[in-house]
Amino acid sequence: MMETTNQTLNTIKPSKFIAFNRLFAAVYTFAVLTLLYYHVLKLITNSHTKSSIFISISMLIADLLLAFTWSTGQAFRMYPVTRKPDPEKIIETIGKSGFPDLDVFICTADPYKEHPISVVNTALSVMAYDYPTEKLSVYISDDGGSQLTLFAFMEAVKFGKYWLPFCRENDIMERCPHAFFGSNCEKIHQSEKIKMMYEKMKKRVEEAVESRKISEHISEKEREAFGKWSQGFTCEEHPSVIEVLVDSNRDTDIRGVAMPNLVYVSREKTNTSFHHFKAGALNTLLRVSALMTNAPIILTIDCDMFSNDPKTPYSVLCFYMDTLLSSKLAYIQFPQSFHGLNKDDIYSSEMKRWFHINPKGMDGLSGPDNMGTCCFIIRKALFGPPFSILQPEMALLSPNHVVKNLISSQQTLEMALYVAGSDYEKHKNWGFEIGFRYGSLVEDFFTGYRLHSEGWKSIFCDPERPAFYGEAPISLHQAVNQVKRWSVGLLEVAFSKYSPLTFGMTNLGPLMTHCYSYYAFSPLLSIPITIYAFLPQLTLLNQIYIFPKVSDPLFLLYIFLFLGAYIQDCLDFILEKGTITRWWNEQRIWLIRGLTCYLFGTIEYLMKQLKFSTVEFNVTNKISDDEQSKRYYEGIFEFGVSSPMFYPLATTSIINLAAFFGGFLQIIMKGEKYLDSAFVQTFIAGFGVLNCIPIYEAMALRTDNGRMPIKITIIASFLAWSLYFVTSNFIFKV
Ligand SMILES: O=c1ccn([C@@H]2O[C@H](COP(=O)(O)OP(=O)(O)O[C@H]3O[C@H](CO)[C@@H](O)[C@H](O)[C@H]3O)[C@@H](O)[C@H]2O)c(=O)[nH]1
Ligand SMILES: [Mn+2]
Repeated sequence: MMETTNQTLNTIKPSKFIAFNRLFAAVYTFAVLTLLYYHVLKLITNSHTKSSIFISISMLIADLLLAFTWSTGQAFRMYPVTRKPDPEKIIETIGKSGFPDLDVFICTADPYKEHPISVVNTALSVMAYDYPTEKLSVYISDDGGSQLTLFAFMEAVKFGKYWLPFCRENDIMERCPHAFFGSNCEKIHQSEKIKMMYEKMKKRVEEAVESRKISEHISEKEREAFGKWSQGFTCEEHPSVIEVLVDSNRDTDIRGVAMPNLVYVSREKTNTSFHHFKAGALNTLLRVSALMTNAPIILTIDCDMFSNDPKTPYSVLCFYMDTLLSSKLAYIQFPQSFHGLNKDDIYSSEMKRWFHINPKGMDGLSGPDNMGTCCFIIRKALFGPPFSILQPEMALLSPNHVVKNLISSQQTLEMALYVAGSDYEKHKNWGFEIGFRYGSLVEDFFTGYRLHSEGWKSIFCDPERPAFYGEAPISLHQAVNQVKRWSVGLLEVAFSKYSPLTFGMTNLGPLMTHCYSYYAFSPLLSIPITIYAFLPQLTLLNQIYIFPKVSDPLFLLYIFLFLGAYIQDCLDFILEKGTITRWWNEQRIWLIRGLTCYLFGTIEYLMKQLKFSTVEFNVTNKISDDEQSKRYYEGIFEFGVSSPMFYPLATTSIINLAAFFGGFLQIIMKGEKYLDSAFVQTFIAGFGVLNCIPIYEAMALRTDNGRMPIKITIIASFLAWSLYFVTSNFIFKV
């Protein structure tokens, strides 16, 4: 395939599988249509009893939704590309003096779920970027409004004065202290000394968090800053706090080199105004940074990630400086990569399809969706469409404004406090036409989608050495809780006035509409997965056969559809450096999500629509105990807590087991004729059983704290039995 080069700063290479993908999609579409035709025919001609109508309609709905997901998912396969920047060239082309300013936004929201020492590590890793320090600024948004976080940063600055020159002089790759000291670092000059300093800082921060009190040994100036935490200051209600911890015009490291700016921002919170979670926090930073530095490029990074390559901004500039791309370029997205996953990645936290495979598919169209973190956004893209930039209410906040005041001047600080006020956005465009968009718990996805709809493009950059690393949830409960929040957020987009099916269709090309629909409606997969997890099994137990016989030619259609989708999925995974075991775990987690977070996310979304409840951004807990970590590294599933989400999972595992053995026994007893009619259902139940092995272990074989709570096992057994009883006596008998 031909490679095209733009100013040699970057290359783009289409995938070798494009022709194959398209051909396969055409064949598979034909097969899907045949299946749907068969369902409709069966419903019209063969469904005479109430129970057969119920079964036929359920299967039709299930297969329609699967077909929808499959067909929208094909858009990612139509033109996948891989881009490669040439970071060395950027220095030759513009030199470091030509580098634009770079602002970094780091969000944190809760010092007890997001340990301040980790947030500090994130910040230090980017402050140590190989970038002209006077052009680099780091802004911390603390939605937890916590003294502990501010204290941690004060400590970090002192350590940073040693850490930054140490990294620079030794050309360290791992500039996140925690990652560096955890690696093989002894050979480097002075690393022992620096390590001791780091440990000391860490200890001070950890002691503060543990005792929920900051150390007595602080300077007068520091004490003054903490004075803002007066009586009545809570994380839900407090005035804005903004502290310029490092001003690069003033502060230097131990070698006398300027340090990057570091600004702590905790926006005002009141009970009377809605703060829009992370999107609101980012918009506050957007305004505060506009007053202080107003860099044209912004890196958004969550506090659970850190930089793994100090030269990442060079790659970004290879796209930003490319004149063929720059006029419509809204953001450059790097994948979220995770360290510390267990060998087989049991919860498929890697999210290979969402974070690595699909973005390449979108990159060949208008560009990847926004993942909220590891993303370099071009500031002006947040201010209206590419060729008609919207001016915000104050010229000072415009992306074109040139900053003249010093960042720690009184005037700047007063203005910054004002724009960080909780009422500031009232009757203004923020979150609607300007900035990160409100209205969805997945503000990243929604913002990216809106930018694409306005005509902006984005780029996916997935270098060999991951640019960022992050932490992934290490218990099943955390993992599904996170995706539950995403599910609510996605449905908020799917059924809003910005639905991809309506708004998207008119503003994006058909393929991009497919991609966004694939994500936005993905929680609805809970419907087919739930149907397939219960209906074939319950009917089998009642000796009702709902699939074609093995001797029927339609059986081959089922085989083709099942194997076709599964093998293609597996191939995608392997080609993206996956292993078979990890792929198997990914398909299992896909099924688990269908019965847990997709299902509960959909219910939660409906509850919110019906005004029975409101939805919250539940920050993922990033702290786990040692025992839990140990089990995780041994590859053992962690249940432990009695989450309502585990009920469907436990119930279906029991039903599948019963159905599989029921079917199997009957095949043995009744022989070939039975095999002919019951094979598909017995196979599905067997497939379910295979996927449920960790659940059986957790219910029956384990005694550790991570096992399935006994209460859930008992209630699920009862539920399974009731389902069988009700279906056999009432539903399938009519
Ligand atoms: O009111 C809030 C809630 C969250 N956050 C921050 O948002 C980030 C993401 O929260 P986390 O609990 O880690 O959620 P994840 O599900 O891991 O995050 C993914 O999903 C989010 C949308 O749901 C995106 O914003 C993230 O970028 C993306 O990594 C963290 O830095 C939080 O501190 C805030 O600043 N304010
Ligand atoms: Mn996170």
